[in-house]
Amino acid sequence: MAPVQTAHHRILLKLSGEALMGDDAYGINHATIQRIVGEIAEVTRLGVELAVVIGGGNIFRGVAGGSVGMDRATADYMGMLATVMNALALADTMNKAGLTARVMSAIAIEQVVEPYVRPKALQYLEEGKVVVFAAGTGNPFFTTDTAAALRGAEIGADVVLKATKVDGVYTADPKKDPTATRYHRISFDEAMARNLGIMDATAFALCRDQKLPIKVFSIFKAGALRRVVLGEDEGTLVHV
Ligand SMILES: Nc1ncnc2c1ncn2[C@@H]1O[C@H](COP(=O)(O)OP(=O)(O)OP(=O)(O)O)[C@@H](O)[C@H]1O
Ligand SMILES: O=c1ccn([C@@H]2O[C@H](COP(=O)(O)O)[C@@H](O)[C@H]2O)c(=O)[nH]1
Repeated sequence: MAPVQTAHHRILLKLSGEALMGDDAYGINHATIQRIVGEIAEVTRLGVELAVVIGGGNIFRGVAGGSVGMDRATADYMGMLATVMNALALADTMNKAGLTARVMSAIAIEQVVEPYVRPKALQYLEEGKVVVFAAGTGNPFFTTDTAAALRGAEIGADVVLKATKVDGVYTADPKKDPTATRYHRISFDEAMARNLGIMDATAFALCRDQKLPIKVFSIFKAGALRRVVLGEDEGTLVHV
């Protein structure tokens, strides 16, 4: 059988932390993470090289700590550690599903995960392993969306795929404004000028400057990740 033609060769997948909760109020839902890993396994079988940045919103966000009087940087470090827990759970589920996953952390916790070293990450990708980047950028006051843009640029990904709870970029937050409409495609400049809250401006600016397109799509829609990888009409493209 002829190999399937994919639209991308090397992908940086930004996976929503909150999506891991499934219908639970907090943490990691077992069935949900298994389903997401099943979708990831399907696209790796297409031959694409895949790295993942996982969020931490299902466990802790720095802004939440800051809003109740915590030192913001301390709260952000807690948020980054939350992403390490998600990364470990994700890699464990991947390994059990027959993939070979490696977690690399931007914060040194060597008894738990190996540190992020760019050449090593590139080697893993070339070997067909899935690399899960944990602890965001390693710096407070950033987000895992910015980490996705940063790692995507570093590994030479040809696209950042933001797998989130909504099926694209809307004129306003669709969870708050039922009249919001979805863009099929939108430029970085317009998304930033309109202050669209789907991603932070730092992530948008980094991707724009590196000419790294972003595709936003729903991780809850079965088969959407595969459709995006195959270049089919799905979600919203954010382009230069
Ligand atoms: N213009 C917009 N278009 C689409 N979604 C928007 C927009 N503005 C705000 N949002 C909201 O942004 C959310 C996604 O952003 P966010 O990065 O906070 O969550 P996430 O992808 O689940 O990441 P994590 O949980 O890992 O922090 C969507 O669930 C949506 O409600
Ligand atoms: O580079 C980074 C990435 C993340 N954080 C903190 O972690 C949490 C969880 O990440 P999300 O992107 O919200 O899923 C975030 O709220 C920050 O507190 C960080 O400080 N630096």
